Amino acid sequence: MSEPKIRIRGLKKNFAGKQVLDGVDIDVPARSSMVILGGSGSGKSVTIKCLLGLITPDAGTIEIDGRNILALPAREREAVNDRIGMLFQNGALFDSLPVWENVCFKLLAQNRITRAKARDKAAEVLAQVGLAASVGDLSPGELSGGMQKRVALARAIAATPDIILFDEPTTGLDPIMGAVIDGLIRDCVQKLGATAVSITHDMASARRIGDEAAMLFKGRIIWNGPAAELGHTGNAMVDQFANGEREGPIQMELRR
Ligand SMILES: Nc1ncnc2c1ncn2[C@@H]1O[C@H](COP(=O)(O)OP(=O)(O)OP(=O)(O)O)[C@@H](O)[C@H]1O
Repeated sequence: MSEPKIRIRGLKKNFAGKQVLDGVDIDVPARSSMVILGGSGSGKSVTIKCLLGLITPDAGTIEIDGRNILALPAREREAVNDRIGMLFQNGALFDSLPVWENVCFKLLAQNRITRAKARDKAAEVLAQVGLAASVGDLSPGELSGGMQKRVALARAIAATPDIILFDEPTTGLDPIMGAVIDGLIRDCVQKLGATAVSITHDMASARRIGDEAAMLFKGRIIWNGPAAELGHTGNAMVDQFANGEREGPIQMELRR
């Protein structure tokens, strides 16, 4: 088998005595889409933040193309990060900037494009996510939630990253817009040849976006397999979670 694009081994992170990640292992093949599932607070975002370098794990390795990025000098690590796009949960657009500057933010900040060319570039990327060039002149506050997600997606792909991370890409969207965003995520993998890692609570979306899925529970990956099998994997915990059943091996810790 060829080397995975991303190989995570033994990732651990403890916050104030709480072992959030307790030896996470994940392989993401190149040009494929992996969905990470897990209950609230199970460490999905922490895992993604470790990939982005926003959180430093206590132990473990994260290899991208065979190199452990946790051991790289800062400058090389930055170069790796330049190849990673991120779609944040709330979009995280800059309200003070027009959409075109948001879309080309990274390219402008790194002087990889002139301001004069950035408008055309933004129009080109906006078209990829189904938005008209005129949207580029609006401010993010003037857009609907679905349009903001598309703009955030355009920003994530503008610098043609090798890896794109999606944090709850369809949360807060109506089901049809959610399906549109899922389709755009699939396009990123198929047309741009990117490797995608997504976090989602939306099982329909997980099946659509993912080639594979992995489930985090108590700091470890307890199952990894085809996303299409979610709900009938044969793993009682994964199936309970995917089918949203109250009864099952996963007990909700509720204070009564
Ligand atoms: N910077 C931090 N400092 C302290 N604790 C943190 C920090 N980041 C995350 N945590 C804790 O780590 C745990 C996992 O958080 P994380 O955000 O990864 O959960 P999640 O699986 O993404 O949950 P959700 O689905 O609700 O977004 C939580 O208990 C959270 O409070």
